[in-house]
Amino acid sequence: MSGTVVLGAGLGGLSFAHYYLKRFPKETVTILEASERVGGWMRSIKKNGLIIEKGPRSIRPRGLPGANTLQLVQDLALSEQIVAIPSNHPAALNRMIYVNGELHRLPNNVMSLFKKQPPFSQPLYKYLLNFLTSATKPIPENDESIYSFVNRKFGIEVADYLISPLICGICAGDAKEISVRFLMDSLFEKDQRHGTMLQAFVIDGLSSFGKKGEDVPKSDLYQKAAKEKWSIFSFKDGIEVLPQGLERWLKKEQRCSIVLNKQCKQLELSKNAAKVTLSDKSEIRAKHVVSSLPASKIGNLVKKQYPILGDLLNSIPTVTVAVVNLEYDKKLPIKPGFGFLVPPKENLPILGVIFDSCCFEHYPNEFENRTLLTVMLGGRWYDKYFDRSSGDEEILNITFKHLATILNVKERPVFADVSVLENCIPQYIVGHVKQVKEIRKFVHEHDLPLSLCGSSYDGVGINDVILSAKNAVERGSG
Ligand SMILES: Cc1cc2nc3c(=O)[nH]c(=O)nc-3n(C[C@H](O)[C@H](O)[C@H](O)COP(=O)(O)OP(=O)(O)OC[C@H]3O[C@@H](n4cnc5c(N)ncnc54)[C@H](O)[C@@H]3O)c2cc1C
Ligand SMILES: C=Cc1c2[nH]c(c1C)Cc1[nH]c(c(CCC(=O)O)c1C)Cc1[nH]c(c(C)c1CCC(=O)O)Cc1[nH]c(c(C)c1C=C)C2
Repeated sequence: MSGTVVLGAGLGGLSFAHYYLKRFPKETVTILEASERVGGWMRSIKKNGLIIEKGPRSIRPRGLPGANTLQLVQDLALSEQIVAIPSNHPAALNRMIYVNGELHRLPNNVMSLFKKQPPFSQPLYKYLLNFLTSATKPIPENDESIYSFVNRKFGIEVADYLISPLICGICAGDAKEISVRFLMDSLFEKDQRHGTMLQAFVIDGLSSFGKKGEDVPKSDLYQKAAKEKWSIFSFKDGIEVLPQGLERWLKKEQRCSIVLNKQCKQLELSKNAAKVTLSDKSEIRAKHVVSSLPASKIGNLVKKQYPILGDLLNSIPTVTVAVVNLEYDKKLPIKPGFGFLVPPKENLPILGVIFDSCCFEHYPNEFENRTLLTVMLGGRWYDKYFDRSSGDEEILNITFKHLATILNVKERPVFADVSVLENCIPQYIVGHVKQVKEIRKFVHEHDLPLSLCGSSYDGVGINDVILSAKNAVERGSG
């Protein structure tokens, strides 16, 4: 019988194995990965010295999850590989939205709260006043959409032009469906507990709005990030350096085997043991199984044996994003910044565009006169704008058409690459927190030898996924 079997060698599965082997020095782990490589959605392609990111590209160093990632990066001896964007860099300061045919910079400092900045019809401090003084309304089921909360507390313009594009830029989702608890858990709690936010400030105190008392691991790298005021960071050879660093660590450890091209096709769970059946019909018996797969995939694997658990897991939806990487052989006349987002109200297939060559200026000198862009399309609206059969050509033509309108970029790139990332980002829709609680309760009550980690449950970002793996090791099961 094998020890612990981890399904999936994306960031979640690799991180779980890392923390597990550190915590239990005598245990062994087998990681089963369906594809031919580790890293899941984290994929960086080197092309003539340029780094093309097919999925994620930046990590936030802040808060407990950020500090935990920095500790991991340091433990994996990857600190020297970091490229960081400081908070005064244009890529940290300039995030834009495309509204009514124009790009608008989002407010980025206190002073900008007092100026009227289009597309907003009044200075932002007026929305803040509304937030502080508007009376609360009891919300059934203790959850509502983030759009409805922000509309209620700040007003419709903040919901349409700030929150809706932000939700696109984090989970490619519709703010009208995503739970308020995804990003504004503590604000929502306060809103429900007090008559107004102003009362909450007075009664709870200002400090309770921050993350007070967090036990943050203060690694040397964390201190450096704080001193140098990093806004976000990546690695010289791209974000994939992180899963590759974990793979290297695990291989050195010798108590872990990573088996590629092995898809888990069937899973049988009993009280103290599990049977994993693979694509080649071979079987592995394990004392514990850890799933880092998207919830619906593990849902389908357990459905036959535990239909209730299968249904609960299957109710966490995902969306598909088309990622288009473009390289131009000149410096395009675009405003320096991280990029722009398109609010869903604009009814465009584009979710947002990242100005890569502005963000990470670590490319070799000969590429100084080049521009790299990443365009993300579809998300929650993928089926509205594309067919499942839409080919690269169609996606590229749509991309070119909109880049010409929005950025006035009419020339064709010297390199273009399209990837459709099927079901790549989970959607924390209204009721998500309750759903995850029910899932964990079911696993505990049935004493199943199963742990869940990855982006489907406690946060979709890189930091969240690493922390979810660490917490899963601590929890034991569920
Ligand atoms: C386009 C995009 C942009 C993003 N940008 C950012 C960003 O800038 N910053 C940030 O913090 N986060 C970002 N993210 C989020 C981040 O990439 C993810 O949260 C993280 O990579 C998810 O890791 P995971 O291990 O949970 O899942 P995955 O990466 O999906 O890993 C799951 C693994 O399981 C394997 N698998 C599936 N089925 C089976 C099976 N039956 N048997 C065995 N193996 C199986 C898969 O092949 C895969 O390797 C982005 C995500 C996307 C899609
Ligand atoms: C347009 C689509 C997307 C862009 N990035 C993502 C999508 C779906 C995915 C994504 N981006 C971030 C995260 C991690 C969140 C976290 O918890 O750390 C994920 C999963 C980071 C991020 N990107 C933007 C914001 C505001 C954030 C949150 C954290 C931060 O402040 O850095 C903005 C943004 N994302 C995209 C664009 C074009 C854009 C803004 C111009 C692309």
